This record gives sequence, structure tokens and C-alpha cells, in this order.
Amino acid sequence: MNTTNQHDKKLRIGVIGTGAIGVDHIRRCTHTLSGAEIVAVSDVNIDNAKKAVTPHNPNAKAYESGHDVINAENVDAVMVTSWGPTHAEYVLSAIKAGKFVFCEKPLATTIEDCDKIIQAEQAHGSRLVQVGFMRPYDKDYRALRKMIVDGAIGTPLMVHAAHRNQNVGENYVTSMAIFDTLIHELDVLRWLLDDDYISAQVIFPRQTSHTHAKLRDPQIVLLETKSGVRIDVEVFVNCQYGYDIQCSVVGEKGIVSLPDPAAVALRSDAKLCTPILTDWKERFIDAYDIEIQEFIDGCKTGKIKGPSSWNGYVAAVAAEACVKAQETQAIEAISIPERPAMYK
Ligand SMILES: NC(=O)C1=CN([C@@H]2O[C@H](COP(=O)(O)OP(=O)(O)OC[C@H]3O[C@@H](n4cnc5c(N)ncnc54)[C@H](O)[C@@H]3O)[C@@H](O)[C@H]2O)C=CC1
Ligand SMILES: O=C1[C@@H](O)[C@H](O)[C@@H](O)[C@H](O)[C@H]1O
Repeated sequence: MNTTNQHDKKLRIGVIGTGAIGVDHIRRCTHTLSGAEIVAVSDVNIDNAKKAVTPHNPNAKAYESGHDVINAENVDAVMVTSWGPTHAEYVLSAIKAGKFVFCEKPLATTIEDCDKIIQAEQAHGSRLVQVGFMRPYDKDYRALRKMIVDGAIGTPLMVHAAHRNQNVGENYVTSMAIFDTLIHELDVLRWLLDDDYISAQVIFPRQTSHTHAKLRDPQIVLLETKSGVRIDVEVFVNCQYGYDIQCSVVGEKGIVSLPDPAAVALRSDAKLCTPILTDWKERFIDAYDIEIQEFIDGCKTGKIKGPSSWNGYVAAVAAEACVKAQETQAIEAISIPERPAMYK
């Protein structure tokens, strides 16, 4: 897609992986956002792909293979919303085809694959990739960061965070608590603190009875940053009560914390209660809208501004150290190389 006078033409998007978030992103591109239409979908489960073609996106065609979507002449940009281990092959294929690509987190599940992507993108000569780290688009995280930047708490010293899911399936295993779940904190906390990590440690409290043999749950991840900030993140993916994301930054002269999502308070039967969300779709619905509108707009101008392949790479470097720390229970070093010019 050339970028001249593209503001009036709709960006033609192909989606690879029409499961939970793939369908949610198709919905937002079709009904909520402006400037895009879905013209191609694929899924290894072709029935999932066919179900994603609805009267609302009549121009969409269901393909057997994600690579057919990438190489379809009428596809300007690709959204990769398949399982994490499959992302790299599609992102690399999109880069090879010279097509813009929004890749849901994680960019890839190994440092090696993330490195292949940043090498390929640098060889292409300009950014094509945006990674689905949506938390920096969340209004509450942005307000948190502004308070820190404005000096409201003085120098940050510690971060206490929790990433709680109501429950996960049997396919969700111990390392996914890092690469699928904690990967959000690994990205957003670097942005929040304008800092980088130097070490990770993982400890396992008493385990919940609501987990399964291949998932240690909950976990507590301890991180240290270059400036000495100490971070603890509770990752509890079978907490039962809801979808609960917490983050408090403790500074020299104060504490700033994420608010609980606004909700109506009910007083009845001598109780005061407010509902707790149960799903990421609701908690970050606005952030997803903003990040993907930015991707659509970036494809049209030729300037992708959202989280880059470098964000994905650094998150993978930290994540691999955390997965090693799960196994060793020791403090594992995190060494992040110099950021290449393209990503500055
Ligand atoms: N940013 C966020 O907050 C969220 C991000 N995600 C990410 O999105 C991705 C998908 O997650 P979910 O939608 O929850 O999973 P899901 O299991 O609901 O959907 C994934 C779909 O991809 C398909 N698929 C798997 N391998 C494929 C391949 N090689 N080619 C084409 N299709 C393939 C599956 O058949 C399935 O329909 C994951 O990488 C996950 O980390 C998921 C939820 C929230
Ligand atoms: O990215 C997401 C899921 O893939 C992941 O499984 C959840 O733990 C996260 O809360 C959600 O934002």
C-alpha cells in the first residue's frame, strides 16, 4: 500500500488467528475504529476462520494458511493473533512481503526469534512491526506515569504489582505465567520507570488447589532495575474472584497506585459492594482501541509509532531470565544490549 492520499482509502487488514482476541480485534476494526476493513482471515481451525467472516465484513475471505493471508494482493497490513509460539514465522513473512504487521504479545517466545525479527526489520530499512503491548495506552497507566514524571512521589524506590486472572485452561503452563502474562508488566514497568532490568528471581508461595500439574500458581517475580528500583509482581492466574491488575509505585515522598476500574457501588442488605471485572477484554477495551487505531493510522502515514520489535525483544530477554529463574530459583542476570538506531 503506498502511503500517498491513503487517508480516504480503508486499510485492508488480514487477521491470522481468529480466536478470542482475533475476533475482538476484528470487531473493533469493523465497528469501532476508523479507516480499516477486514479482507482476509485464517486459522489452523478453518471453521474458526469461517465463523469470523460475518455480514459486517462481507469482503473478508477465509484462508487455510496465514501465509496466504500475508501474500494476498488485497492485504495491506496483517494482524497476528495466533498462539505465541507461532508469531515469529508470520511476522518474518510479513516483513519479507514488506507489509505492516500488528503482532499480539509476545512478539515471539524466544530471544532468538525476536532477534531474527529485529534483524529482518532493520534490513528492510524502516519499521513495519507494532507489538500488542496495550497497557501504555491505558488511561490509568498513563496517569500513573505522569504523576511519576511530574515528581509527585519523588524518586521511585519500589514497585508492588499484581497480575491476577480469574482462571486459565489446562494448556496454560508455568512458563506462560512469564511469556504470556508477566510479559505485560515486563514491558509497561520499563516504560513507567524509564529504566531497564538487571536481574530476576521467581519464588513460589503455597500453591492454590485451583491449578493443575503443569502450572505452578501463584508465582512472585522479583526484579531489580539499573537504577536500583526493586519490583515484586504477583502472578496469580487462578485467583477465582476476577481479573485484577494492580500496580503501586513507592517513591521517596509518596505512593502512586492504579485505581480499580470505575464501577457502580451497591448498598443493600447491610453490605456495600462494587463488581470486579473478570476479563482482559473489558479491563483494557479502550487501550486496545487506541493502540490499534494508532496502528491503522501509522500504516496509512508509513510511520509506525506504537510499541516496536525492540520492545518485544527486550521483553523476551527479561522473560527468558524469568523462566530460567523459575527453574533455578536463583537470581538470574538480565543483560539488555544497546537499542538500535531504528528503535530510538
Ligand atoms: N494483549 C492482550 O491483552 C492479549 C493478548 N493475547 C495474545 O493473543 C494471542 C492469541 O490469544 P487468544 O486469542 O487468547 O488465544 P485463542 O486460543 O483464543 O486464539 C488463538 C487462535 O489462533 C489459532 N492458531 C493457533 N496457531 C495458529 C497458526 N499457526 N496459524 C493460524 N492460527 C493459529 C487457534 O486455532 C485459535 O483459534 C496470544 O499470543 C496471546 O498472548 C490474548 C489475550 C489478551
Ligand atoms: O495478554 C493477556 C492474556 O494472553 C494473558 O493470558 C493474560 O494473563 C493477560 O492478563 C492478558 O492481558
